[in-house]
Amino acid sequence: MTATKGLEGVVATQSAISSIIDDTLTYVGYDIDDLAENASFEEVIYLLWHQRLPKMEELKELKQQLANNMSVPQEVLNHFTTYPIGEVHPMAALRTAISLLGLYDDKAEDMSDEANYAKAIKLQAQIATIVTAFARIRKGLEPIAPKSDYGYAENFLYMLSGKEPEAIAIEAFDKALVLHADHELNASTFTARVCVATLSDMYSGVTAAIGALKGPLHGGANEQVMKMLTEIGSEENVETYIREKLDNKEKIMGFGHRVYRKGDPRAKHLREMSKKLTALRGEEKFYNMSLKIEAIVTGEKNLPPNVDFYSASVYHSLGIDHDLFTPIFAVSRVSGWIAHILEQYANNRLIRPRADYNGPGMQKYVAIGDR
Ligand SMILES: CC(=O)SCCNC(=O)CCNC(=O)[C@H](O)C(C)(C)COP(=O)(O)OP(=O)(O)OC[C@H]1O[C@@H](n2cnc3c(N)ncnc32)[C@H](O)[C@@H]1OP(=O)(O)O
Ligand SMILES: O=C([O-])CC(=O)C(=O)O
Repeated sequence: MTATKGLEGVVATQSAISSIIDDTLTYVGYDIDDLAENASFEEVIYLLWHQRLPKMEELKELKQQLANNMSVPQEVLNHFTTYPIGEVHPMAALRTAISLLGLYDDKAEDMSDEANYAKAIKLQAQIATIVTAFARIRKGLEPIAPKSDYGYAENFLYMLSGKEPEAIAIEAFDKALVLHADHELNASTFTARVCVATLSDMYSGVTAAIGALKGPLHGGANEQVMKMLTEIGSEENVETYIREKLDNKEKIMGFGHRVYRKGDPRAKHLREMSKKLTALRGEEKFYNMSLKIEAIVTGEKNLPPNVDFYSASVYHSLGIDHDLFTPIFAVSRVSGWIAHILEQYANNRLIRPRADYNGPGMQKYVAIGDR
C-alpha cells in the first residue's frame, strides 16, 4: 500500500452535484458563469438539492420555507451571551451553535427522507440567523428578526445591520452566495460525507464540515486575505510585502488550488464585483492592491487567485466584519454540504480508507519501571 499525500488525484466517490472538468465548474451540468449571471441563490439551493432547476411555484415554495424557518430557538441565541466577549471566533461560535441547534430539533435523529428534507430547510434557514445574531450579540446589540417577504441574501444583510440593504448590496451578496455554494469534493464537503457515511445525523455532518472549512488552507483563507490587505495598507507597499513573503517561502492567502491549474472560474466574477463595489465605497485601494498582488503572485509563481482572494474586498466593501467572511462562506456552502449529505445517504457505504503504516516494527511491551 502506498499513500497519496493529501489524497491528491484520488477519486473517492461518484457524485451528480457539481463537477470540475478542465478548469470548468458546473453545478448539475450548469456552468458557474451561467449561474452567476442568471440564477438566484435560492434557485441554486433547489438545483443542488433536487438536481434540476425549480419551476416558478417550486421556487416560491422554497423561498417561503426558508423565510418561515429562519427563527432560531431562544436557547441557542442565549448561549452566545455566555461566551467570553471578544474572544470567540465566529466560526467557533457557528460550529458550536449548529451542534446545539440539533438538540432543539425533535427530528434530529429521524433518518427518513421527509425528516432529512425538513432538517435541510432548517439548517439552511437558521445558519443565516445564527451568524448574524452572533455578530450582533457580541457587540451588545439585539438580534434582528428576519422578514418573511425578503429573499435569502436580503434577509441576511438586513439581520446583520438592522438596515434595509441597498439593491446593489443584495445583488452582489446573492451572487457571492451562488459562487460559493458547492465545489465537488473539497475538504469540508468530504468531511461532511465521511461523517454521515457512518449514518450519523445531518447536524453532525454540518458541524464537522464547519470545522474543516474554518482552516486557513480552505474557507478561512478569505479572512486571512483581508488581514494581509490591511497589513499592506497601500499600493506602494505591495511589492516589498509580497516579494518578501515569497522569498521566505510563505504562502500568499487566496492563491493556488488543488484542482484548478489555469485558474478558478469564480475569481473573475469576484474580481469584477470587487472593482465595482470598492469604487462605490471609495475604497479602490483594496481592489488596486489586489490587482497588484495578483500580478506578482501569478507572474512569479504561476499561481492564479482562488475564490477566497477577491471575495475579501467584496465583503469588506459590503461593510461586513472581517472575521465573518468565513461564516458567510459556510452560509452558502451549507447548501452544497446538504446536497452531498443527501446524496451520501441515498447510496451509502462507510468511508474508511487505509493508512500506509510507517511507524516502528513489532515491539515487546516493557514494564513501566524498566523503561
Ligand atoms: C475555498 C478554498 O478552499 S480555495 C483555497 C483557499 N486556500 C488558500 O488560499 C491558502 C493558500 N493556498 C494554499 O495553501 C494551497 O494553494 C492550497 C492549500 C489551496 C492547495 O494546496 P496543494 O494542492 O496541497 O499545494 P501545496 O500546498 O502542496 O503547494 C504546492 C507548491 O505551490 C506552492 N504554493 C501553493 N499555494 C501557494 C500560495 N498560496 N502562495 C505561495 N506558494 C504557494 C507551495 O509552497 C508548494 O511549493 P513547493 O513545491 O516549492 O513546496
Ligand atoms: O475545492 C477545493 O479544494 C476548495 C474550494 O475551492 C472550495 O471549496 O470552494
